[in-house]
Order: sequence, then C-alpha cells, then structure tokens
Amino acid sequence: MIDGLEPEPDAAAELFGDHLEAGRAFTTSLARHGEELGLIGPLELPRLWTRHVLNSALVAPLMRPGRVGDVGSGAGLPGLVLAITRPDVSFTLIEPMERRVAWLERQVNELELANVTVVRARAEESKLFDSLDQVTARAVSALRTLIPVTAPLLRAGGELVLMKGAGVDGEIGAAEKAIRKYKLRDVEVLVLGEGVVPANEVTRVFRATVG
Ligand SMILES: C[S@@+](CC[C@H](N)C(=O)[O-])C[C@H]1O[C@@H](n2cnc3c(N)ncnc32)[C@H](O)[C@@H]1O
Repeated sequence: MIDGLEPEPDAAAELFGDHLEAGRAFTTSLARHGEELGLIGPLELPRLWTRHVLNSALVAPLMRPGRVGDVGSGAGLPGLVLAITRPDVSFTLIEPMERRVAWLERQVNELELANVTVVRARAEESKLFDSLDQVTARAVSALRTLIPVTAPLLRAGGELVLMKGAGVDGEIGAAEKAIRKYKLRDVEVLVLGEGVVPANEVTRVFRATVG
C-alpha cells in the first residue's frame, strides 16, 4: 500500500459512501504521480487522505444540485473529490496551469466522471461570469483577494463556499470592503468534520450569498 492512503477508514466510508472505490482510485493516482507532476509536495504523501482528500469531501453535503465552479482546482481539491461524491451536481474546474489541467482531464477520463468540465483559465478570464450556482475554492488566496475573483462567477442568489483555515475570522475582517462591494449576505463560518476527522484536520468554510 502507498503511504498516506486511508489511515481513517471510518471517516472515508462515511464521507465517500458508495463512491469509496473511486475516491481510493483518485487518491492512489495522486499518491503515485502527484509529486512528479508538481501537484503535491513530498511531505503531503503521509497525510493525503486526511489533510487533502477527506478534507475536501467534508464540503460535499453543502453542494446543491446545479452548476458548481471550483476555482484553482490544482490536483482536483476539492473539485474532483466533490464530483466523485456528488454525481448529481455539475462541476466546472477552473485552473490556468497547463500541467494541472492535463492531470484533471486525465482523472476525469480515468474515473469516467460525466459531471465534470475542465476550463483552462484564470477565473477572471474564464467567461463564466454570472453563470454558476455555487463556487468553491481551497488554498487559492486570502478572502480579500479571493472574493473579487470568485463572486463575479455567481448568478444573483448564488453561493460562495470557500474552504479556509483557522485564520478565517481575521480574513473576514480584512475582506470587509470586498464583502460590501460584492453585496455578500448571510455571511457565516461553518466548522466541518468535528467527530469525523482528527481534531487538527477539522476545516472551516466561509459561506455567503451574492446579491
Ligand atoms: C495552492 S494551489 C491549491 C490547489 C487546490 N485547490 C488544493 O487545495 O490543493 C492554488 C491553485 O490555484 C490556481 N489559481 C491561482 N489563481 C487563480 C485564479 N485567479 N483563477 C483560477 N485558478 C487560480 C493555481 O494555478 C493553483 O493550481
């Protein structure tokens, strides 16, 4: 077995349900090829499941049937993991880097994911403005700069679901101007994964509605 695969079998079963085999296949590919393709650092291998894959899957229950954009998908986090766990939702993975786009497309083919489109672009140049029901992002940038990049992609009433670390409250304070400019309402921070993943892997989500 490759290091880093499934040290948390109960959490994996709970979060992936019927889609656990696909989750394992994706994680195995990422463990095998992620470092050489520059998708993950060598230190990430032992914590691929908990810190990256399970962490991404925690957001799946927040997804609504409709069209979701994942800005800066990189290795497919959270976009591919969400597409695996939520076949009822259409995902558009937005990523500018050619090698990462090639990886995402290869995974879509290998995992036979019919609910994913990959767009090679920066979000600001993606021509997806006003079109999406929800937008996710993980490890892309602080809210102050992330909100101006993600909020314009949403239709009126659409929702930001931005994965954040423990510093999210400070990021919200620094993003006040952007929160006002993009007319974000119902702003809240959700804490996900308590009792499911190890305490140090609990994640936070900045959630807000546009307009
Ligand atoms: C640190 S990586 C995180 C990747 C992945 N979301 C994760 O959690 O592992 C940030 C990614 O965001 C992409 N990115 C940065 N700015 C972007 C933008 N304006 N629009 C779309 N993608 C962007 C980068 O190319 C990179 O793949």
